[in-house]
Amino acid sequence: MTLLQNHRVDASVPALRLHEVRKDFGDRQALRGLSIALRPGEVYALLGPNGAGKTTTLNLILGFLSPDAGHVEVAGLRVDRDPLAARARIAYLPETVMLHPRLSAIENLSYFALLGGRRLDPAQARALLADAGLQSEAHERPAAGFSKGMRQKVGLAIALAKNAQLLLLDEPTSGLDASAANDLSLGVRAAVRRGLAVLMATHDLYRVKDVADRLGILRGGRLLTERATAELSPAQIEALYLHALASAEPEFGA
Ligand SMILES: Nc1ncnc2c1ncn2[C@@H]1O[C@H](COP(=O)(O)OP(=O)(O)OP(=O)(O)O)[C@@H](O)[C@H]1O
Repeated sequence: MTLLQNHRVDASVPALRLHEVRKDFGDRQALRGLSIALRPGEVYALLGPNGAGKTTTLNLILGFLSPDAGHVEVAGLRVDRDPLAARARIAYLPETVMLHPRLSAIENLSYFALLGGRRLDPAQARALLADAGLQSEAHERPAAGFSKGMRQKVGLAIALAKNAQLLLLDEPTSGLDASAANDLSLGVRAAVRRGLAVLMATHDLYRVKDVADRLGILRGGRLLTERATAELSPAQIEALYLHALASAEPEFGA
C-alpha cells in the first residue's frame, strides 16, 4: 500500500535544473554560476577533482545548503520555495549506506520505506531488492555481514521504493570492486526504467560510459565541458577529462 501519492512525471519538465547557482564559503567560491539540466530518465555524471564542487552541488539540490545566487528546481519545484515537496521527489544514495545491523535486507528496506511513507509487502520488497541487484540468498540475512556493495544495493532499493523523480548518487563506486561497481550500473538502469533521472558525482571515469548518457566536468566551481557519452570512447572520456583540467586556468581552491 502506498501512503504517499505517486508523483506524476511531466516529460517536458526537467527532473533537475540548476540555474546560475553560486555558493561561497567565506572568501572561497565553491560554485561560480553552475547551470545543469536533466531530462526525466537521463543519467548525468558530474566529474571533477577533489574540491571541484560536486558535494556542494548535491547538498544544494538536497536543500542542506542555500545558494548565494541562482536557484535549484527539482521536477519544476524550487528547492528554496518548496523544500519539502522538492525533497519528496529526491532519492539520495550516500557514499556510505547505514543500515540496522541486526535487521535483514528485507526488514531494513521495509523499515526505511515506511519512514518515507510507503508500506511494502514482502513480495514488493523482494522485487525492489532484486532490481537493485541483491541476490535472493541475501534478502533475509542480517545486514551486519554485508559488504559495502551489498549495503549499497539495499540503499538503492530504499531509494527506488521512494517513487522519486531524481536519484542522487555520491561517489557510488568508491571502494567497490569491479564486479560490485558493475552491479551498481545495473541498479542505475533499474532506476531509469522507472523514469528517474540520475545525477552521480564521481571520480570513476571508467564507469561513466557504461552508466551515464551525459557527462559534465566541473572544476573550481565551473562546468568546463558537457558531452554526450555515446559519442565518446572510454579512452576519449579520459583524454577529455585530462585535457579539460590541464587547459583550465588554475582556480583558487580547485
Ligand atoms: N563547509 C564548508 N566550509 C568551507 N569550505 C567548504 C565547505 N564545503 C566545501 N568547501 C569548499 O568548497 C570547495 C568545493 O568543495 P566540495 O566538497 O563541494 O568539492 P568536491 O568536488 O565534492 O570534492 P571531493 O571530490 O574531494 O569530495 C572546496 O574548495 C572546499 O574546500
